Amino acid sequence: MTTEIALDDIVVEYPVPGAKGGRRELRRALDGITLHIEQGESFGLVGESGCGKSTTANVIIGLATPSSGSVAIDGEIVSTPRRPALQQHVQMVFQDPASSLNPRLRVRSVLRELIEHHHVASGTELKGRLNELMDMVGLPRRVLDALPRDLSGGQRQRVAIARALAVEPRVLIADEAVSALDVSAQAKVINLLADLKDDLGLTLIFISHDLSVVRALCDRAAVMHAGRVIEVAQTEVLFSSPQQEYTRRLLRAIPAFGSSHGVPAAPTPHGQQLPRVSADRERISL
Ligand SMILES: Nc1ncnc2c1ncn2[C@@H]1O[C@H](COP(=O)(O)OP(=O)(O)OP(=O)(O)O)[C@@H](O)[C@H]1O
Repeated sequence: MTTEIALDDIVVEYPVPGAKGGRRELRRALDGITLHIEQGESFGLVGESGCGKSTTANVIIGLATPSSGSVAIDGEIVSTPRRPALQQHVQMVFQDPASSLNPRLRVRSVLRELIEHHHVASGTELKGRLNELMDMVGLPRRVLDALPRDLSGGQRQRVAIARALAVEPRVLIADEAVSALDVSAQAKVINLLADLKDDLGLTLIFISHDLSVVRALCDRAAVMHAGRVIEVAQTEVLFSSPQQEYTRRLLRAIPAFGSSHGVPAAPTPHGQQLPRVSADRERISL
């Protein structure tokens, strides 16, 4: 296996707002994390709010600059700001498509601007690429002429995924990308991400506070706590025999887990089950 993303001993610090006496005080959002993510795997990042999941994603795409440690993408040590080819290499889908899409731009314009900016396609090729993107994310081609407000939450998130794919990335980071959706749209978008990962050979980094969703989608997962990675394992192993007390506590917080860990499928917050999306293309249906 080839390592796609290597984070080594990464520290990210932010100033503490309103520190006493006007002194510049720093708080560590990431406190020396090391993570190696392999090409083509789906990797989950889980942990409670504020543990550093989004900061980790921001380090990978170059939106946060570590004060120490190294970041390598596809074997190349990188710095911020990223050069365009590396920006293209790693793309991100955010939690709230309503705020990440410009309300005044039709889907066609959003995608066209990006494709042209990154010189992915032009002229007649461009039209074909736009249609292909709609097909890839399971949207009718007429959605190209829609404004974000014309679309449902699930459709908007598919547009956000199309936007990320428009520049032909190798790595897709989904940061709480299904958290804002209702449970049926969640399942559909999770299935879509699993299909796209397989069909395009993407590396998928899936960030969620919802362990059941990570279990459904990811081959391996890391548990984060207070800016540190405390456990990394195959997802099934993490669920069946967690090594750290903190991981056990997180698992116990999922109602169906109770005090045992060998549970076949964990419930969503809505009480429904998310079975695992496996390599043999088992489907989530709700
Ligand atoms: N731009 C920033 N400026 C100052 N502090 C920040 C900034 N971004 C994150 N933090 C702090 O860093 C810590 C980690 O935040 P981060 O958003 O990475 O956590 P998270 O696990 O993604 O949380 P959530 O699930 O709520 O999004 C938190 O204490 C947060 O307040």
